[in-house]
Amino acid sequence: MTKPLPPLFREKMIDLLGENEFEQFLTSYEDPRSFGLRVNTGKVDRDEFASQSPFHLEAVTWAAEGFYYEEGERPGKHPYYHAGLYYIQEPSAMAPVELLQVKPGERVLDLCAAPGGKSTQIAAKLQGEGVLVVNDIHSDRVKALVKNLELLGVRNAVVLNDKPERMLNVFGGYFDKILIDAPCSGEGMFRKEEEMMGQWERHSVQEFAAMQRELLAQAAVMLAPGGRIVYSTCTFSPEENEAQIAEFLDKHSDFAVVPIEGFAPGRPDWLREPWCDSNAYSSKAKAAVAGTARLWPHRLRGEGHYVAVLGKGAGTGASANASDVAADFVAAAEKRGGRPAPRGKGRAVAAPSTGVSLEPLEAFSGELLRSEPFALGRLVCYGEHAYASPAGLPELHGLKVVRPGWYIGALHRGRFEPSHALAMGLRLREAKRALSLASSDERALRYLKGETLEVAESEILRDPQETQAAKGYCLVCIDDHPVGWGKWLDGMLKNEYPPGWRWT
Ligand SMILES: C[S@@+](CC[C@H](N)C(=O)[O-])C[C@H]1O[C@@H](n2cnc3c(N)ncnc32)[C@H](O)[C@@H]1O
Repeated sequence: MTKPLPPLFREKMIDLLGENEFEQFLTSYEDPRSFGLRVNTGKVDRDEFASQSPFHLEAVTWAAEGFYYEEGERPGKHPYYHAGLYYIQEPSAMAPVELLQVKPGERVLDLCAAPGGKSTQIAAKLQGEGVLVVNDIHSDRVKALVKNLELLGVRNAVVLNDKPERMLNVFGGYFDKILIDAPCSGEGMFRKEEEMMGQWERHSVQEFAAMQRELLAQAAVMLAPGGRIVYSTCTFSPEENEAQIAEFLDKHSDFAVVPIEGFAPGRPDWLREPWCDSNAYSSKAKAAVAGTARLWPHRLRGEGHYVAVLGKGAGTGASANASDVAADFVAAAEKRGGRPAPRGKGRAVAAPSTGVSLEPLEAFSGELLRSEPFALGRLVCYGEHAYASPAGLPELHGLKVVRPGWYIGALHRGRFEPSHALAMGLRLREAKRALSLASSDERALRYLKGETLEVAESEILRDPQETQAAKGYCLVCIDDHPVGWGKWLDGMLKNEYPPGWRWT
């Protein structure tokens, strides 16, 4: 690290850890950082990838699909990155989703999702089944979220860009699992991103604590009985960690901490002055936070994280039920001058368009696809854009919807233009017309750079059952993994790889 730690942060950590452990903690800032990637098991088998990987991989013990790679290797500069076979992710950041224990078919919310590291991890766990709703309040960050979901070929995600309080009436009691990867003071990121230190000085821990308190209460409203919330931060301060959980438990008697094993425990003893008000929490809640977890950079190979798992009992506890709490939020929003849209009313940002003929899409699908992979969801059109919305999704009236599902393509003047997201979400076996280039073929890189390629007709893979021409759209793959579209005609492949995605 080139910069010194902020003096106030240093003093606080000495007070919390004590001189001896603080020395070990401080030494970790001189250690080399760990580099991680997570295999996208939505596209490729973990062991198959590990055995054929061009990188030197070592398993991350707490994440089934996580690996360390070596410093100097550049997984972001490989065709497999463009095929969405993995996501580059700091190893300790892989823990929260593991602890969420997502199963295929569940309804999952990632409330603070951008840029999508954990959303794509959840998506891989869902294996295309169930509903994934991802949200982030900052529209500029949502762009990266959408891109990462597309890159990793996620088919069942709905992307929102809204205030969580506006989601409560639509999603009250809807989700089986909710991840709150909360905005925080980022103390655990000082080694990885030194500029976070400057931000720490500007933003107060208390400011983040207030946001986190709201997010936890809002998530509680949207969770189904028997469901699970995972709350995580990448900071050390007890105000943003144990204090949030203890306060939440005292206000929500139908929730309990599900103890986490395998990491250092949460610190009930840090719920004290001068950081926290030691009288503010019940002794039961204080004791419970020992079951939460702290990932320390001096105790494992990763940066700093905090994780708590909260289970919602199916019982009729003394705490307010979902609709009572939702009503509280409506009242609070009214006081602040805003009101969440009532269920089933209000204006959708883009209303599903009527009267758009789906014929060109059906023709494309008949010509190019072996089955209709999007037929499982509900095909909806917003303007000229067609999406496959996951089945079982409530009406999203009044919410700021960025993607109501998997973006299939545009219906434009009687023609259908397939989206890049469609190509990335398909498998080679689902396409009736494709080109699969070996990663060692120099044309693979030229395709990713946006160049037109010379491709012989015999290289276009076609359905042996069909007598279909080679001419037209084909799914371009690298080592059999889709990377985009091309249009073949007379020995040339016109490149449809989007400019913003190109290899530079
Ligand atoms: C720690 S980051 C999330 C990182 C992400 N989970 C990942 O793994 O890539 C926290 C995010 O919360 C978002 N955020 C801040 N306040 C929010 C709020 N009130 N509601 C929803 N998102 C919020 C920020 O824009 C930021 O993207």
